Amino acid sequence: MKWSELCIHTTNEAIEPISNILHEAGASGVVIEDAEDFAKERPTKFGELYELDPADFPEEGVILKAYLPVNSFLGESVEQIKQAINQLLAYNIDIGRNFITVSEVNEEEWATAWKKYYKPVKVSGKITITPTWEDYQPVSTDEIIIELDPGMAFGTGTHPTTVLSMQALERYVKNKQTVIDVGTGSGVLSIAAAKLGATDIYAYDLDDVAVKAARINVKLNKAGDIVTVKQNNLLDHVQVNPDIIVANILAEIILRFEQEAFQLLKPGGIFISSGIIQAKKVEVRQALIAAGFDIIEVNQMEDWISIVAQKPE
Ligand SMILES: C[S@@+](CC[C@H](N)C(=O)[O-])C[C@H]1O[C@@H](n2cnc3c(N)ncnc32)[C@H](O)[C@@H]1O
Repeated sequence: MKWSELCIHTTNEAIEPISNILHEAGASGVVIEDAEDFAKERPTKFGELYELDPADFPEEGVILKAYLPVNSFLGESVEQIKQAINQLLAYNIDIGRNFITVSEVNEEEWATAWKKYYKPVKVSGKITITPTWEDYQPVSTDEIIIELDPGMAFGTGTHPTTVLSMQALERYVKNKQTVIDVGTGSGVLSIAAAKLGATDIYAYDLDDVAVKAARINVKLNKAGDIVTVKQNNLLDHVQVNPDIIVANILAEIILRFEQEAFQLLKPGGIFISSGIIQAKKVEVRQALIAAGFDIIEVNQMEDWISIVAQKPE
């Protein structure tokens, strides 16, 4: 199928309103190439992409790319998009150069375009995540490599909430332990637990797309024998008593099962919770204490919090 690629050179402040206009016009996905993203200083490689290619970014401003099917309405759609963008001036939104080009592309080209931005990333002291299509060579002998194809599931491994979870797993997982991963997404945390020495791992997700992606990634990383992937709501009907439970899920959801996590964990067991926004930190911390946990770590990356709690011996 043929698609039309619309390239709009604009400004940072116009990203959101123009993205809305493009979505309303029927665009399937918007790619943002922001000159500031390339120039941004990165204090550490943890959780960040590296080796960004300057050729993918504009020298200044922002380029938005959107994809519309080529059909007889295309001309009208493009005209409507142009008019709607010009109307933003009435709201004092700086639309910058507002230089618009339209070209034809093949479906395969744009469906896989995002892949070029997904590079190997060192997310913790030992763990590097690499997409399946990159030929990555380890830099040191104790480096742990996780190969991922996230597909449509959450979990490229580079999100701050995942990185915080993975760094905590690296500190707490010991050989031969049992780990439960609640909200496994692409399976990345279960695979990390397996590569860190756990030998009995249960990966649960409510979403069947995630379950499929996790199964593929677990196999890809040769962890199929020790990781059981299952569609499940939180810890419902789980009867395993783990050494560690990891859950990178929103605070509101953590607050639904912290008591169950406490019941299931072995004495001395660790509950790693992540995906918590600042505003929810105190509430989650208090709920964990009320359930019986001792708080042993509170960590932060960008605006995200992760709490590590322990069930007393
Ligand atoms: C933020 S993602 C984390 C993915 C992965 N663990 C990571 O760290 O990158 C949260 C995942 O939790 C899953 N989820 C949401 N509600 C759930 C529930 N009630 N039971 C199980 N999984 C759930 C979502 O489908 C999603 O895959």
